[in-house]
Amino acid sequence: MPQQGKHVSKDDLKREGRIAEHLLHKAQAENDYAENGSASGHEPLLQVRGLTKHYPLTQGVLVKKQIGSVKAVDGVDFDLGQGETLGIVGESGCGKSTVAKMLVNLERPTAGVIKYKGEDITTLSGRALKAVRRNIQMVFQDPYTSLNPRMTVGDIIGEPYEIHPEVAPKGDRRKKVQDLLDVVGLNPEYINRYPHQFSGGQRQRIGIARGLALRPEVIVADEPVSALDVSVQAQVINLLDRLQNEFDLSYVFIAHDLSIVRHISDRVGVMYLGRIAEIGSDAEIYDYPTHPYTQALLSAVPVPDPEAREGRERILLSGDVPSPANPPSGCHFRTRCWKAQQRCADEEPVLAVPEVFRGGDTPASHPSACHFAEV
Ligand SMILES: Nc1ncnc2c1ncn2[C@@H]1O[C@H](COP(=O)(O)OP(=O)(O)OP(=O)(O)O)[C@@H](O)[C@H]1O
Repeated sequence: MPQQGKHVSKDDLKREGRIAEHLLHKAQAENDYAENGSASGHEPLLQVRGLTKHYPLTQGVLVKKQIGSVKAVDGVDFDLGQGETLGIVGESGCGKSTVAKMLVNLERPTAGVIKYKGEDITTLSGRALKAVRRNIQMVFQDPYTSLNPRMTVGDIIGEPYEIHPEVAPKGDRRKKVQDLLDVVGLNPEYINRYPHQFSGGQRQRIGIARGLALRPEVIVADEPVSALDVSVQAQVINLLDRLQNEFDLSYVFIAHDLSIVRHISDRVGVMYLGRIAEIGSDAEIYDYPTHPYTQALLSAVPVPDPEAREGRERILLSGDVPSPANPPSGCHFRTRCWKAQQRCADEEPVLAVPEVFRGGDTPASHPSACHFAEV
């Protein structure tokens, strides 16, 4: 809280507003929970528990022998509510894309469950799987390589209708694709053009239109703006924001940078070496991070306000991210953590509200996988 007599900056006021809003939401969610048994009054759209993907590491050319495994994702838990945006953030190689691929069934998990409206979709096959896949679509990172250069924009956006003809009979498809072009802010007359005739931002709009073609409920966006110029990033994020309201979409939005997901996310999960280190509402994560890794990431985010910048301590992490083929025992982050003690090597911290913050009505009481969590 800003103290009396102390200069109160605009950032302080914004922060106070966010915290008040957060406490109000939390109280409402707790009420809903008491009345309905779930935080939003509804079952989450997606419930991910213990999600794991280990890729086998093999040796030998003719006879392949497994000599270990790459633990790309190593027990990830999160929920996604209706109409919500969950940002997932972490450094390159921490397993974000592998989580995304498992959500849309491009990869099969080694273990764990992904429940969509209460049903585990990791065990589905055939017609049931096809029906679920229609509702969870992906937008890819690189609009330069994810669009087939030999197909027209109309064919690219309309391609999902080949697999799900029930959504758009052949005679309706051209009109539907033109409507989609219009919805994402492109001229419907461009339907016969090829991807190379568009800029990066326009290509990502084409990718988004394709993701929308089957009218999904969930969109998994894997670094959708990382390959774009900074000036275009905000336009694409605004478009996703608008589409969310228009089509009642829920997003899993993956990024490597905390500042990108801030504007769009209701909640944020921070990943490190295959696991979620900390997860909470945006006010909880940005204003009250309790995991040392989140604190280090946030200390590197540029702050426009010179006053706020002055009192800020930059945390420099030493060393590189260890190999997911041989992660450290206990806490995966301990080899780069300034707080690490023997307990961190012996005991894997669970992702839960840390004991010190349990029962307290503070934004610090959100799940954090650290034995020594503190604000
Ligand atoms: N098919 C595969 N076989 C073996 N290892 C893989 C495979 N796919 C990914 N990995 C490894 O799994 C780890 C996680 O990869 P992933 O692409 O999910 O990370 P990421 O956080 O999305 O990184 P980036 O932002 O660079 O895409 C990496 O070490 C990667 O090399």
